[in-house]
Amino acid sequence: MLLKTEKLCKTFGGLRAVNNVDFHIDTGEVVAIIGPNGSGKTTFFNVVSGIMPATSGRIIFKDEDVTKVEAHDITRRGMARTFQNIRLFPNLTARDNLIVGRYSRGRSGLWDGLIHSARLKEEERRNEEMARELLEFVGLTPYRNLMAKNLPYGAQRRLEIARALASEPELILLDEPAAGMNPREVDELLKLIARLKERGLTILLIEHQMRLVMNIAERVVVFDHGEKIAEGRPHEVRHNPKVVEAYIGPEVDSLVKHRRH
Ligand SMILES: Nc1ncnc2c1ncn2[C@@H]1O[C@H](COP(=O)(O)OP(=O)(O)OP(=O)(O)O)[C@@H](O)[C@H]1O
Repeated sequence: MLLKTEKLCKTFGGLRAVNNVDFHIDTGEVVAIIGPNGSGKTTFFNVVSGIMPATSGRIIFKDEDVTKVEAHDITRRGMARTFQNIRLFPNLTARDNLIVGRYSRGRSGLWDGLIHSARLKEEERRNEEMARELLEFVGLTPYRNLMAKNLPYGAQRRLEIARALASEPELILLDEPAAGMNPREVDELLKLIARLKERGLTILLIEHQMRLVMNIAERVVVFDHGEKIAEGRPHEVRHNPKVVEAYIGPEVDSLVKHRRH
């Protein structure tokens, strides 16, 4: 088991945004979290990735209790994430966005910087190499010297995934990666996620677009009002009465809210 939560809770005042969630994901799995708007999915990501402290419960990552570990340390331990809204550095080039993403992995300290040591030069060379490889991997080589803000929307989202990969994660959390994408961009994203899996990554995603979920997820976990109300294979889950009720209707597909950001 790569990641596990035990009775995880996050409250905001009187609101139980995440309520007693027992969750796990195994190495190599692709798991999707679905649920109506406001059901606690992003808050779950925020707590698991160390951005927000848990109110109670435990988070175990690679057999270690990381419940109180901070976000940068979680990244260093091998978990990376993307956000619902694009968080690139708009005025940096595609390439430089990746080099910045590499920062958490850096070994050279201030002293190295001052004397521009061989170690730092070696690290710079490796960062260049990594940026080249990641841009190639996500199909953005032609855009490498363009500022992030000038990239087409789908390309910006792929660059975010590449930036998360720059920290060399074992587990990647993707928060609505297809939000705002057109069908062609969603197809490209599907292919990219399949290649992430081939690369050996474990993938946990929040997604509203059922086409993507049905195509890529091996297991689906359903949240409602902060609680995990169902889980199973995609086709089992969509017919689960509790899930249908959470979405208030007979067809999950047609009723899942598809928001554009
Ligand atoms: N920082 C915060 N402070 C107070 N309340 C918050 C905070 N973050 C989230 N919430 C509340 O927690 C609940 C869960 O929100 P969350 O964003 O986790 O849901 P979600 O399932 O990701 O929704 P969506 O699909 O709309 O992104 C909501 O009622 C939301 O208003």
